[in-house]
Amino acid sequence: MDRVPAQILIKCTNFAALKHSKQRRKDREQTPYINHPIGVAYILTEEADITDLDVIQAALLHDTVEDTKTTFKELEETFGSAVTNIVREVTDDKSLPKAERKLQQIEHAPHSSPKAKLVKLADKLYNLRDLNRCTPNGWTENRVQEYFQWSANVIKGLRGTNKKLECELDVLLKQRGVLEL
Ligand SMILES: Nc1nc2c(ncn2[C@@H]2O[C@H](COP(=O)(O)OP(=O)(O)O)[C@@H](OP(=O)(O)OP(=O)(O)O)[C@H]2O)c(=O)[nH]1
Ligand SMILES: [Mn+2]
Repeated sequence: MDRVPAQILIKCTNFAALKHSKQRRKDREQTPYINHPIGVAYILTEEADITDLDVIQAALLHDTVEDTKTTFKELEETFGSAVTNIVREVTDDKSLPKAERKLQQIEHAPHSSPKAKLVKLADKLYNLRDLNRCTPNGWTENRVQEYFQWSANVIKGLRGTNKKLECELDVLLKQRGVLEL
């Protein structure tokens, strides 16, 4: 039987909520982690006017493999290959050292599909806004500034995808005096 968008999206939201249920954000209030994937999807629908269901599903699921025990096989079986391939594109290889992972994001960004670029742009926008809202536990001001600088270098490779998201990111980068290298 054909499923309507409301069913498809609630299935993703519920899956992500269960997978992230024990995780919290790194802020002082220990915000539930699920606020982040839902917020990334919300940026796409409310700010970027995205209606593509694969993109919205991928946004809801985008940190499940990277940050929980979820496997790509599980995503494939539950949500199909179109959604899974977007999540695959935005998932860091956690077996690599952190510096290498961060460098790979900069290198991979320009070669990503337009759908993956949308999720990546919204992810960065959410995280940069979150850094302005509250400094994560244990982060120095210098680490925050470095995250902005690194993000700018990733965003450079994502441009030409969505005007609204890129303008919102530009405002934040400008406030921090960050330039794209
Ligand atoms: N700003 C902010 N970020 C938080 C918070 N709690 C958790 N995060 C997550 O931390 C990641 C950024 O922290 P890092 O130390 O640079 O990366 P790491 O978790 O991969 O080691 C982001 O992961 P990500 O979404 O996978 O994105 P990214 O790794 O591509 O940046 C972000 O979602 C918080 O309170 N504020
Ligand atoms: Mn994320």
